[in-house]
Amino acid sequence: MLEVKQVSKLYENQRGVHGIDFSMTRGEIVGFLGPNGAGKTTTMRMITGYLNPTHGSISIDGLSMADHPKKARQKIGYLPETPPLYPEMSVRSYLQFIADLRGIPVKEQKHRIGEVIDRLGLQGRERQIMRSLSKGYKQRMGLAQAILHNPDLLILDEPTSGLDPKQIIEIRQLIRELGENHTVLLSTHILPEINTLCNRVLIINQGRIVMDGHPDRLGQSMGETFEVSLEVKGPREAVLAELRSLPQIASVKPLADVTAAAEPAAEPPAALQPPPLEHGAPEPGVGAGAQEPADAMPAAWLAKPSTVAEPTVRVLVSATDRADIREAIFYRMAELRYPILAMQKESLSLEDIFLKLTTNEAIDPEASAAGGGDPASDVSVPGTNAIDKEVDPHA
Ligand SMILES: Nc1ncnc2c1ncn2[C@@H]1O[C@H](COP(=O)(O)OP(=O)(O)OP(=O)(O)O)[C@@H](O)[C@H]1O
Repeated sequence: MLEVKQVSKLYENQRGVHGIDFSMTRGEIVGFLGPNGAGKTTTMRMITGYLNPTHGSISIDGLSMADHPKKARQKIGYLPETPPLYPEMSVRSYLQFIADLRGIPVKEQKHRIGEVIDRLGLQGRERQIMRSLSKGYKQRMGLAQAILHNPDLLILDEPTSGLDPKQIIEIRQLIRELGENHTVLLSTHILPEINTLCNRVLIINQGRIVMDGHPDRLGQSMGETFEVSLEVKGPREAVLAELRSLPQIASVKPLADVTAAAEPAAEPPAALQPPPLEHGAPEPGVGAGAQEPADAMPAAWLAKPSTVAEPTVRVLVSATDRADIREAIFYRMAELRYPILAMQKESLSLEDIFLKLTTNEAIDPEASAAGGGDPASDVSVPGTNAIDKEVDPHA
């Protein structure tokens, strides 16, 4: 759908972006994330044909933006950071104007405008002068002008910036719906927006793409290990020793102090008493029983609360080889009747990753690439490209 190949932009003597290289397939909603001045708007303006690259090429659905700008632009809808509205026009007359501008055949215009008005919830406001629209409705108008000619690709520059929380929710919902039949590239400063809307994120910093992948899998590509934080009720040293003895455990680090020993627990009601052990059966957690799989554990034991007052042990457990150790921990603690009160897989948040990638004074691509050592991951940490020295004649 979109191919951006080794695109650079040099403004006079100032670097805009360098060696931007990515593609998008139909149906993707891609978040474009970067700090101020990273190059998001520059990239988006080049994709939409408003700015010529100094180097590299852009094509939309196989159409080169340099060779066929008019046809290529027809395939794009663009919502700039500030929607291009004429405040004195009414909603309908503005859309009529855009329809003419976009070359929508006259006989189709009425139907198309009606569709867009419905889609963006503008019914009843057709005659309203745009100056009097709220910021959220102005943003809807911006989206309306972007989709009126039914483009395949939508480029949205900070579509929720400056909106109140209710408007943000509404515009996000609209973008989600538009994503059902459009390919969308949207820039944002709002990290949760990426998690709620996008199935892929591109992070740009200092004019270069420094990360490309699924929002949930970026941590892996940065060498993140598999870690689980745990709260277990049981004797501290025994819990630590048992966890350390499990396979594929790299480390078990006690977290903040354990809680003081609890008051002796009341005897459980008779209904929850463990069933009498059969003659010769091992005590729970003792001998061969401790090694047996979960289906060897009587269900009533698992349901029964501990009768022994024990402290709560809080630990951070790391796995070797990014193994998912949660089930092994669960079954072992259950066998020993050390109740797990909480178990949480720890991972780098998008915010952690963003800060790691964008707060360095200068990016060391080799170091980043070395961190991104997961060949199975669909996340990539692009390397650098030669910086163009040419000055753009179109700048
Ligand atoms: N017309 C211009 N002339 C000269 N330099 C420019 C021009 N437009 C942008 N730049 C520079 O190019 C770099 C990238 O700017 P750009 O606006 O693309 O970043 P951005 O990621 O969109 O930032 P923001 O989030 O603040 O909008 C910045 O260093 C900026 O100063």
